[in-house]
Amino acid sequence: MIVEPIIELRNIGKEYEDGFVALKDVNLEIESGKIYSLLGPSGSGKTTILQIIGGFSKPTTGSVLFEGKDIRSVDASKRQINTVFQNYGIFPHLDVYDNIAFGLVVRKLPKAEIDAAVKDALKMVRLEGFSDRDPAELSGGQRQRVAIARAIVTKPKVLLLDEPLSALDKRLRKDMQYELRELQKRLGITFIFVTHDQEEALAMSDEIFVLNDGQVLQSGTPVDIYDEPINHFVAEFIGDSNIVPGKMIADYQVEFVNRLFECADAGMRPNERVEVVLRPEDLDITTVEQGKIVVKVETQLFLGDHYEILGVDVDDNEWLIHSTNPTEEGKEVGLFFEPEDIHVMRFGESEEDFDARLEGYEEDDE
Ligand SMILES: Nc1ncnc2c1ncn2[C@@H]1O[C@H](COP(=O)(O)OP(=O)(O)OP(=O)(O)O)[C@@H](O)[C@H]1O
Repeated sequence: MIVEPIIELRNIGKEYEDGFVALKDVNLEIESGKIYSLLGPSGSGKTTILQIIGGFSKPTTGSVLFEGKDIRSVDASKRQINTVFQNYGIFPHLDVYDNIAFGLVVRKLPKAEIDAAVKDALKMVRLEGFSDRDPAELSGGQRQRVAIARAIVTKPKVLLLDEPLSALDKRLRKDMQYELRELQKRLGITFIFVTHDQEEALAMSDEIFVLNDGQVLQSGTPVDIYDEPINHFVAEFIGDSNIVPGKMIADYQVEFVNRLFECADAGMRPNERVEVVLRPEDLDITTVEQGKIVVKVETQLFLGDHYEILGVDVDDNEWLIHSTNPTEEGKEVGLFFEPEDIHVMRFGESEEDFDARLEGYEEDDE
């Protein structure tokens, strides 16, 4: 079944007045009813994309489609898209009720209708009983919920959230991640949120767009992006990783650290230079004899639920290992991993070519 996207950005470019190019040929499709995140380092263009979708900034090139229609000339207030801003934008002189009712009062809706909608929104964000509070009397998490209630009260089809959890402490952030996911499911509307926190993007999203330098480098489910990063930047930005240079000898055979390994990757030129990724949690510590790579343990940190171990091989490559069992600093140990734990990346491969190649050899398997 082909699902029509609710929002589509086609070939979006954005050049600011001072000549700075913030977005270069951004293409993305958003389906109805899912949570998406725009993930990337500071300055990568996340907020610019959100502003273009929300109608607060015009793209220099390309088109913005909402349910198939170009909305570039539609005013922000007329779009069925609302934004929860980073600073929440709550009016300090209005109580919770009036803050949430604001958008409906402006639209001059009947009082009874406003009342019902505000009560409904308060219930959705679990703030029943908070109507009369002043914003100053709310915690950070409650203030954020007021901002969300105000954004959903007009029943938009899409909610844009700019770093919605960045002002909260770590504990509350985790709670709110669960809450936001639940809320999105209850409402059934599309959420697009901006974050530079990769853990948050992995935990919350149905799909992630990874951005760098005004471009979408990769899009996909959290699992796809974690397991199959397209390039060095994505592999490093999402999760911890060991990345070493290698050579693809033939399909399913890769050479790195001067040894030949069986792997699960194919579709490259023989002897092509590649980069090899091994995630720290996929490396098991074993004896020197049984290890595929031998390292000397340099440091070991206990992080509560695992040990973070740094080992160095004979060629001076550093290997980060996550292990539930401790080892000893200074000791030589073996590292064991399975062929499918190895992920091979080509230099400069486009997302289309990467997807096509992956599909090619996944079909081979069947
Ligand atoms: N009005 C403007 N004029 C010129 N350059 C701008 C303007 N607004 C943003 N930029 C630049 O565009 C780039 C992208 O900015 P944007 O705010 O979209 O990034 P971001 O990924 O959201 O970053 P952050 O995580 O720091 O908020 C940045 O280099 C920024 O300095």
